[in-house]
Amino acid sequence: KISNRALYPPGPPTFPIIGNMLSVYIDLKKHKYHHKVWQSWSRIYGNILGLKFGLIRIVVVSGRELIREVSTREVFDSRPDGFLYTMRSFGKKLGIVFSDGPVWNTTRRVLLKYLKHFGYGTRSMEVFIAEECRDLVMLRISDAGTPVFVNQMFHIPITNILWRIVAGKRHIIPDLIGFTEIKSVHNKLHEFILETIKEHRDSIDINNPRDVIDAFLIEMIEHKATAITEEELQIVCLDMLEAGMETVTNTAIFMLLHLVRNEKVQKRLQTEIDNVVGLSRTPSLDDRPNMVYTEAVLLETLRISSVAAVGIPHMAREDARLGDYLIPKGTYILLAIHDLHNSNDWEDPDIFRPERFLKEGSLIQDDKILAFGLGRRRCIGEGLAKSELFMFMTHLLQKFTLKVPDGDPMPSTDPIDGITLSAKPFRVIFEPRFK
Ligand code: HEM
Repeated sequence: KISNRALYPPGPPTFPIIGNMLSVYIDLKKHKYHHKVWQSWSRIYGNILGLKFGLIRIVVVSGRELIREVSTREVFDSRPDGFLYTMRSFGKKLGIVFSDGPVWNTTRRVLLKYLKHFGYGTRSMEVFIAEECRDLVMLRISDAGTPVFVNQMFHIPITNILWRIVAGKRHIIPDLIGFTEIKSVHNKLHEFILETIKEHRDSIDINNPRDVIDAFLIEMIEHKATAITEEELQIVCLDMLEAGMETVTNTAIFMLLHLVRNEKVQKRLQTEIDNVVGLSRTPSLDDRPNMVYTEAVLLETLRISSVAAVGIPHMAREDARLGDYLIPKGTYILLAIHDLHNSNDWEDPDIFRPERFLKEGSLIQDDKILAFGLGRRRCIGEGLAKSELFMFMTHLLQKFTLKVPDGDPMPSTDPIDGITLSAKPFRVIFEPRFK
């Protein structure tokens, strides 16, 4: 039972109806990014920051212990049910990312089971990624030595990999990539997914699931009672594409950005590739344990450019107590992940320094990095994301040195604000290392 005396957490003064909207508007001009506004307010009002926007309550929690607590308590594992979150799923809570309760339990279980047995760590996953790496390298060979805008370069490979895992095929309609927030595109994507599910139904072998769609169809056939519907499966497919696309693309672009800005880091990464892999073959996932510097570059990128700056909103499913405060049922909860990774608890937080994750030549598996969240809602794509990032970077850096074109400014580490943070457009020259 929650004591009647516990109060909603403190935050900036609110106005009737609009709540904190005006303050956000004003402070965004100063801080430029939403997550920085929350950060500045948390410094004033505390690690449990209470905000109101019309009827919606939003609490922002900061610091490792509180983020851990919210992520692991069942009462906080729901997702918001506002219109913005459900309009992409027929006005209902479906799929995995924005569903909760029994629906979410089932979709998450089926997905994790499939990915564990048939996805991560299997050869086929590595083969998918390696094929995309080969094409990426070929493309860069074709324009080697000339400046290219890189911000879109991972969209197609990443979508291809995801669609292979979900639907067994490589090519999704290219026009649809990267524009899923537009309604007409969304409708087309829905139709396309529905069509793909139909094809799977017609050719399924229940003893040999080929992909995520098969895994769900088999679950539907074997456990009629679990109430997975076709609509549900449609949204699971959409979720996989949307959750696995921008996050990895944006992180990969930031990684290029940090490498091009930090010549010494790039050199050290190339030296590691040369020593461990050499030139006679391409890098593989088996090399990962021997390439601690590459892993450290990856961790440092996830730290300094945390693209999911406040995670995906959680929601309190009942009134609950957090610290000294009352979190009313239905409150949205944001996790200050970017802030955690860039606070003054880190030495020189603004400096890109992979060495901070190394000690006497070994990797410090720093559990201070919570880029994928933790607990009940933890990202299911972490293994895939890290494999992709490792493979993209090692394949490219084995063959090329990245340079800023003469006359172009050094690319800025300041992100573009959005659902996920992304890098501003910049150009790179891929200079072949060996003629
Ligand atoms: C660098 C890449 C990625 C980052 C930084 C990232 C980060 C996150 C974060 C912070 C969450 C929310 C955790 C929470 O609610 O507490 C999440 C959830 C999720 N991610 Fe990722 N993610 C990445 C890549 C991927 C990929 C490649 C996939 C697809 C295979 C994926 C699929 C999902 C799904 C389905 C969820 C929802 C899980 C649930 O609500 O139960 N993510 N991710």
